[in-house]
Amino acid sequence: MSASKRDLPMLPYEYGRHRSGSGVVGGYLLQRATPYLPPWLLTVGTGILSLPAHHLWADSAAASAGLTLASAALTATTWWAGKATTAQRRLHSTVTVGLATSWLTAAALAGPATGPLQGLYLIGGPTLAASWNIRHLLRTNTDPQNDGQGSGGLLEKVGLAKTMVIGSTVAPNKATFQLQLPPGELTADDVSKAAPRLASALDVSPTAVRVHPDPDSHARAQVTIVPRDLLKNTTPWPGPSAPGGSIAEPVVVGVYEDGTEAVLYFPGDPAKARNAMHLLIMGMTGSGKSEGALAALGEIASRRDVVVWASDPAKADQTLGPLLPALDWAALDMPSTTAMIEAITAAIPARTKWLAKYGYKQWEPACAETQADGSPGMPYLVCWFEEAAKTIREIDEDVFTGIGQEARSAGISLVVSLQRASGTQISTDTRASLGSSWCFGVRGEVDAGFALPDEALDAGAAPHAWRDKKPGYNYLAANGVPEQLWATPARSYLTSRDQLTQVATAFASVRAGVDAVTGQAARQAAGAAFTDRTRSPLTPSSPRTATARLTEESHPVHDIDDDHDDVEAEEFDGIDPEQPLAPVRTVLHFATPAPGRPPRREITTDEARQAMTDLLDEFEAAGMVEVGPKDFMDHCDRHGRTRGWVSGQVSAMVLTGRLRETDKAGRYRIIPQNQPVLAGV
Ligand SMILES: Nc1ncnc2c1ncn2[C@@H]1O[C@H](COP(=O)(O)OP(=O)(O)OP(=O)(O)O)[C@@H](O)[C@H]1O
Repeated sequence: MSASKRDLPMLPYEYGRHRSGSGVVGGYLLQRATPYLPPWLLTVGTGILSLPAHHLWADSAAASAGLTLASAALTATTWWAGKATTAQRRLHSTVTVGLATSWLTAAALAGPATGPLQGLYLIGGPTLAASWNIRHLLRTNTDPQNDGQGSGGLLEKVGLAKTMVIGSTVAPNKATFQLQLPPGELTADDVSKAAPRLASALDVSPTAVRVHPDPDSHARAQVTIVPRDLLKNTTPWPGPSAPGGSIAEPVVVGVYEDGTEAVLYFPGDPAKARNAMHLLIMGMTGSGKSEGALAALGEIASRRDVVVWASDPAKADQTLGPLLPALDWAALDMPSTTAMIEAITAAIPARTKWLAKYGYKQWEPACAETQADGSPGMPYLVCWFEEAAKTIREIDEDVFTGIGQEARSAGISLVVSLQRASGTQISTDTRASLGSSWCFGVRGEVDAGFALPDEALDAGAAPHAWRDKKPGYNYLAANGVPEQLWATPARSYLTSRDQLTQVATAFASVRAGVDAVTGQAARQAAGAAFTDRTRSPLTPSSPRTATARLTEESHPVHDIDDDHDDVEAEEFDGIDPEQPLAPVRTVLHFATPAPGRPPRREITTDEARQAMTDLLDEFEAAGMVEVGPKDFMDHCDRHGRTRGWVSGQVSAMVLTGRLRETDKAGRYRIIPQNQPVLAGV
């Protein structure tokens, strides 16, 4: 009888289809008793066989020797043949054969009823038969963990015979099993191949079964089963995870099925051996790519040290709309997308040179701060290409290849979003340079292979099971995401237009503007397409002036306001405004202002900017040729701002052509005002 039949006994009603009354009960009992009958039949058969054997060989010396030899040979053969089975079964079989053949030899020579032989038969025969019945009974209902035959049943049915479950943990909606495969017969790859059959046998979705090979042994694997889909309910975006924080902190884009956060890491981190991320976003139409992108961009827009250049030549502002005010450059048609790519290509060497000059191996949050020599910092740059298939089609199939290969070392992350990353849509070189993938539902298994690495697919990732029926479901196989999670389904947050508008507005004063190095390179490469790039007005309540087209003058570099620069923002970290204030211990008395001296007035941001412009004019009129943030700080009573703010304004002056960088760090040459803006380039 096959193992599957043994483990799935037929139920009485199945017999009842063709029989009735006592026939049903009799048939059922016979069916249940059949596996237990063979030992009893053999016992009876041995007893019956002893009668003719005694009749033939009672007085034969030759038969005596022959029977004894046959008995020993049969016993030895049983022991030898039992090598492949468990020690317990081998011993049980050998003892049974040894006792049965010994009794038969003695009964044949002396007669079955002679001396103790009759008693031995009547007691020993049933005992041995019953011992085999007990064994069978225990094996059928055994705990798979302890069954030397492997867990049989289910595992055998899905093609993993002789596999043993050597450990398990069971949580309310998650069961994890450690499998020991028969060495030399099965590998962890076989478990991956069996995953769909396991899902079918357990009657769960294909994405509910995941396989993780043991990195130390190819004969071991872990199988995780999550029967209930906990991502069914849409999770609204809970808002920025690190408001005013650095882009180096995780960008939270959704949740995994166990409620933990699904995160992306943009800059690299040498301490964790993590590279800067280039990301491929893939999913069929309606799978939730754009919403996922908005969740990520909403997070990025709330960080202080990152600039976003985004392109969507296909849908213009349909997707990016609410976030436009938070983007330094939004290329919403093909010509400006082309210019953006040229600008990025030019910015890579300029940024890399800047990083090398200040001793950075790669971008880190300190790069965005004012440098030791007073030079303004350089924020991280995220270049986001929505509907990238159109860009590739209309510019060049390798348009992203060079950027992908070189941008990482320049503090730039490239994000390319398309529906199908097949060879006809994106070159293999570009695909290879985008190391991370964020895969939403896809049309078929082949498409899944375009987006996800083999490790994720082998572990059970099946985005084709979702297609566009489960929007927002995704797999993240990205830098910094542990490989164990690559095949774990996540669901991206769903953002509302209001939330995104609020983020774009509320963090306007925190967000960095493009730095002078990147800006200058972009201006050289893209000219007016960059300097006159379309910006979107903020809502009237926003701190920025609402103008449809901002020029460099009115959109200062490092526009880290204004009234709350990032240094000040950091000072509030860890302070809970709900907590009552600590009791007053010391009272400081300030001198009363001198009579007749007017109280100091807070100046507005526009006034502070004007003060900077006036100062530069004065420096120029006084014959100064070079200036730096330090010169402006010496007159801080005029603008009343911190060094970080002043550095940002100096960068803005570089970008507008009023100042030009020199070989000396933190020193800038004054360009006479009547010279054309681009003269200094
Ligand atoms: N995380 C999510 N949770 C719930 N619903 C979602 C989620 N993401 C997307 N959706 C729903 O799916 C719809 C389609 O999503 P989206 O526009 O992002 O798809 P897409 O992959 O960008 O499609 P296309 O390629 O056609 O632009 C959305 O309008 C929204 O209703």
